[in-house]
Amino acid sequence: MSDSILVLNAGSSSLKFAVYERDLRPALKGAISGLGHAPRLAVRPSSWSPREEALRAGPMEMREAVSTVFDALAGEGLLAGVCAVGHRIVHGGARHVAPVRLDEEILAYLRTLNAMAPLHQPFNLQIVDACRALMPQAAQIGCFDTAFHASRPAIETLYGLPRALLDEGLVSYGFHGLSYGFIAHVLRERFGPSAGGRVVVAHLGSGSSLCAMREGRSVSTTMGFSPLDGPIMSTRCGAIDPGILLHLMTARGMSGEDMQALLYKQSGLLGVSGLSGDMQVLLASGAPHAREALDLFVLSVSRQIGQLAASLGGLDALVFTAGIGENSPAIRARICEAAAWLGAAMDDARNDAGVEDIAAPHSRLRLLVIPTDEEKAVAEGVLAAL
Ligand SMILES: Nc1ncnc2c1ncn2[C@@H]1O[C@H](COP(=O)(O)OP(=O)(O)O)[C@@H](O)[C@H]1O
Ligand SMILES: CC(=O)OP(=O)(O)O
Ligand SMILES: [Mg+2]
Repeated sequence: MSDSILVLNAGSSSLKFAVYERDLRPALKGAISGLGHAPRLAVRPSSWSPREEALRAGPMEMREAVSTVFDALAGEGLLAGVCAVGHRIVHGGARHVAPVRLDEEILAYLRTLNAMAPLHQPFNLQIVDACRALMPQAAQIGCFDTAFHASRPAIETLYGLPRALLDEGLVSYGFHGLSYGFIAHVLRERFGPSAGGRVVVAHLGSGSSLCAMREGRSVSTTMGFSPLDGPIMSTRCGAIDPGILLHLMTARGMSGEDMQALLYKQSGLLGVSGLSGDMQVLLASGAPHAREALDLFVLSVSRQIGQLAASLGGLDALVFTAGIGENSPAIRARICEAAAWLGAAMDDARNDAGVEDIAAPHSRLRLLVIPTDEEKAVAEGVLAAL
């Protein structure tokens, strides 16, 4: 296959990849998931049977995941024909709100954002470097998680900080925008230009965020300056009182490096449960702290739904997506139950059946499960940039 597009999407717990023909027909999709504890490789080629294998029992570094994926693709003869590589890059900063061909100057700017998304940005850029070395003939295109949120009203991006800091870029950027852009596209296909009206999309994965959309455009979102804000996540704390940070710095003398590790890697579901940041592990465990972590996850997502509904002045639909949103009927049921005050009424049988529309006939809200496809969104960005 020649003239194909390779897409690489390094998330906080996974490396997802896809190869597309120039007309965006997928030739192969795959992922290494569970990087933090039990990595598994799943590959779904279009023309032969899908396969899945456990790679090992312990954690896997992103660097090793990348070479495992390159080996798998080379083994299928899929690397030679790649004319462009599309990269999910989580932070585009103030400069990048559209897909762009990555050159030295742009990469140098993107590296300045590493500390604002330490679980993602350095790895996203490491992968760009690896691809440039391995496929010097291919164009490298960056597609940004932050871009979709550039349409928000300016007031939604502000924090209550001194103007000088806001002017320096200490504002909300928002993330998971490639996923939200894909979901907005599906909503337009289903409901026309209204895209379902006032919609909250809950992207619940290893990183979790929610986005309020009006007519398919971002109005408000729960991640902000960094991908730490919002509901509790796999290993990230979500929204916390900033007084806690002051306490850790002043009373405990904690270093910046230790605080970064605490907030990004040791908190969230992992921190509260003391067991795991993986939703499937927690759902299977009956341990009291695991149950409390799940309760806090549901509560923190539910609170954010209320906050986003306020930004929209009401709500017409709630959409679930990403690893947890797409695959856990139990978590969806609990979140819908908590959103009853907004008019949500779920149909249990439909929720368990894995269909798109999971609302009961009398539900005032549309309740939908829509699988996201960040790789497709990146591939479209590649075509736009080429
Ligand atoms: N069947 C399932 N039930 C509950 N949670 C699931 C299921 N499948 C995957 N998940 C959870 O989804 C999360 C990973 O989501 P994903 O969107 O793939 O992450 P990321 O892109 O951030 O690496 C993990 O917490 C995993 O346990
Ligand atoms: C931005 C972010 O948290 O991404 P992911 O959920 O893929 O880790
Ligand atoms: Mg992800």
